[in-house]
Amino acid sequence: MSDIDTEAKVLGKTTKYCLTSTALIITIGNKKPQTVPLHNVIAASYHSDARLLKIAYVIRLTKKGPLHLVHLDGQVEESNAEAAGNLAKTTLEWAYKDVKPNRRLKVLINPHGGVGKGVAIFNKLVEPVFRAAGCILDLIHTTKTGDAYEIAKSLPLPEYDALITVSGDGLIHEVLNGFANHAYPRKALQMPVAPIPTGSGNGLSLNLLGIEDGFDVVAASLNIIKGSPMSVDVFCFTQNGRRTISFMSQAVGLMADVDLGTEDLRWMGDTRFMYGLLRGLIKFKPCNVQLSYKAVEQDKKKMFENLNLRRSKNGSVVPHENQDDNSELPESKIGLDETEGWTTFPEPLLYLYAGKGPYVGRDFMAFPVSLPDDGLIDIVVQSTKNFSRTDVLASFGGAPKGELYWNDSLHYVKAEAYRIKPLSKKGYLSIDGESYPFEEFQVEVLPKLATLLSSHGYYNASFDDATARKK
Ligand SMILES: Nc1ncnc2c1ncn2[C@@H]1O[C@H](COP(=O)(O)OP(=O)(O)OP(=O)(O)O)[C@@H](O)[C@H]1O
Repeated sequence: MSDIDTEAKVLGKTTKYCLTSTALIITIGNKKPQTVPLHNVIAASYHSDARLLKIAYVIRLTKKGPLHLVHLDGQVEESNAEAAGNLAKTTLEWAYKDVKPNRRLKVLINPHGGVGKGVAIFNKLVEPVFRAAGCILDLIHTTKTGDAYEIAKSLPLPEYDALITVSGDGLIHEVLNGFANHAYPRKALQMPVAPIPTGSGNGLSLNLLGIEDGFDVVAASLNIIKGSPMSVDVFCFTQNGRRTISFMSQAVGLMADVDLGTEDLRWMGDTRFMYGLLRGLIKFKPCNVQLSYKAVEQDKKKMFENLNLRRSKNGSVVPHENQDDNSELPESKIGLDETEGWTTFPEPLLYLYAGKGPYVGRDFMAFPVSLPDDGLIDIVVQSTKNFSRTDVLASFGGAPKGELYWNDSLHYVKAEAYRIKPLSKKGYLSIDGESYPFEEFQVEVLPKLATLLSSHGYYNASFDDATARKK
């Protein structure tokens, strides 16, 4: 591919455009050339009647700042008209090389997610990006808990390319459960889902976009426009004979108190989780439950090596697999009374955290070696044996980078399934951040059942050798 060039006047300044196979390089007047990766270009067109070259892209204005939408309209001289038309056409083609342009999006906005700014953020920062990219939007504001579930349950699947939530992880939980109860559940769960992070924790967004972009709503919009479908495992959570889909995490003990015990402090944003942790540590109460699991791997070094192996395999791209369209959801493979191959955890535990996707919040990479589709659930168990309040506080400094993983008192297990039996009446149980009865339950992995949009094809979290070398 050879480079394609043209020239136009932007606000009276001569502007040079050079299209390479990976980027559009734009030089306005005497300014430094700006390199816009083709992934960030969302629209390009040439309007011959007005001789206008229109380019839209998202770019950082400062090195670590958020992404911003830029519309660049250039007036083209007669002599450059053909080159400008050619540049616009080829830019658009290359910018959408692997994805369908003009996606049709069902967008669910929770006006009360996080600190309640979802609507304003969507109108100001997100909708203009979708419109610039020519997406076709069908917007709904949720009015109460359960709306998103009902909408997903009866979604006319052929009408949309993706379902978008403007909220936190709670809305995703509802959507996936709505899909699981759709007339065509497998097909519904193939509908790509992606979040615009306006909730408190925004764990899924952090996992898809990474720590730098996880709270950036324009980066999330770009992922929705350009991301590819990625199959992911989800979990079947069974309690009192009822099956629920969990996509991110289950927590009991300290970590559930941190999440659910701080609901009244939503105004704090995600600072409420740190506050909750400190409050929970003052009590430092073991959680009275019996935990058993069907383990597949418990060797931390091996799990870390597997993560690296996977990353090194051509960017760890996880292909999207089409499942049987009209079939039902898979049956549970693991009986509720099965005991063969199961282990009961022998020590008192401060908390159990189990799930998929490295981050559960900005301050906590709970499952650093999690893989989107290994068919396993990562279980973290913090024993209170030989572990004090001071140890928790000291170790939480490294929590955003997943450093807790290497603590000897932290048990890390990859399992096919696990079970919790409460031994007391009172306690919190958090499923994907939502409150569930503190009663006996079992969790089993349902491999590659759901579909997310990802620009990377893997979880974008760096759990690097630096933490391993400390060992
Ligand atoms: N209009 C509404 N009014 C009140 N609650 C709503 C409304 N729409 C949805 N909900 C409920 O709000 C709850 C919280 O939403 P969500 O989890 O998405 O945000 P969050 O809790 O702020 O974020 P996170 O889960 O990332 O911490 C969900 O249970 C959802 O069902």
